[in-house]
Amino acid sequence: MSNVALLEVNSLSKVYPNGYEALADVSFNLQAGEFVCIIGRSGAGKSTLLRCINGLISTTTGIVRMQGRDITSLNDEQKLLLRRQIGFIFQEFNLVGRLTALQNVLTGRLGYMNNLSALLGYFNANHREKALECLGRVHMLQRATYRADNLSGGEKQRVAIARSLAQEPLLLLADEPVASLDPELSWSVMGDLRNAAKELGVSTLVNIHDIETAKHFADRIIGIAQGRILYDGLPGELSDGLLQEIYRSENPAARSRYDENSQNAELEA
Ligand SMILES: Nc1ncnc2c1ncn2[C@@H]1O[C@H](COP(=O)(O)OP(=O)(O)OP(=O)(O)O)[C@@H](O)[C@H]1O
Repeated sequence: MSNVALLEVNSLSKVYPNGYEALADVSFNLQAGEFVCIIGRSGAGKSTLLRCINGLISTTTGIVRMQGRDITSLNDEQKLLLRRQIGFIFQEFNLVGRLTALQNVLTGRLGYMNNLSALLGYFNANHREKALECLGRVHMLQRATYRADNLSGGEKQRVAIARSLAQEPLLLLADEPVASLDPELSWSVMGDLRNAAKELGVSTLVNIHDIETAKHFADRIIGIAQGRILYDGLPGELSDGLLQEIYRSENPAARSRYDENSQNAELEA
């Protein structure tokens, strides 16, 4: 078992019902504990990929395996279990505004509860302890009793990260988790996400627009253009030429928080 990748995506393709091919022959592995960023221009297929992996949408062809098990053809009960094993972090946080930060994080424990407890919203001491521990990992303990709709954007995303961690997932998928935040905040939230994932050994895939952020935090970068992987390797080996291909017809410098006019000007397509 030790040599089996945590996630294996093999020749995955996705054709939407209108005939549009959003992913074509996508293959890559994710090892246990890896933190990988997926970059690509808008419409490249990044969200489609994450949604295929967690079963939110069906795949057209190809295989996705988690710990060696094909997860593209599960029955409903198996799908529910899979959802518990995969945490999903959205750009717009998806918190319940009228609940406190702690109550939002506790919803990450629902997959571990029987139907009656879940229905009654009865979270035992173990669940509460786990939720508080997760809030602590993202430095949000002092906001545990605040209503979610009173939190700032960065705080909301930290709570959403804590909620995903409370699931005790094997895999975390984050779709543009810092796109709504200003640059300073986005680095500190990405730092918290990476630290928590590394401390807990949770493999993580992050869709992200900003190249500098991706390079700074990723163990590995996957570059996607028009539904195909153009790069899968170390951040330091991602050349300007490849970036230009990945962001073809879009200036990659515009995706960076630095060098907007100068250093990367030659990359303009
Ligand atoms: N339900 C759908 N039906 C048809 N086409 C779709 C559907 N959902 C997405 N697409 C198309 O598939 C392509 C990939 O979309 P996707 O959202 O995966 O891209 P993305 O890289 O995540 O972009 P962004 O960063 O803007 O979210 C786009 O051209 C999009 O218009």
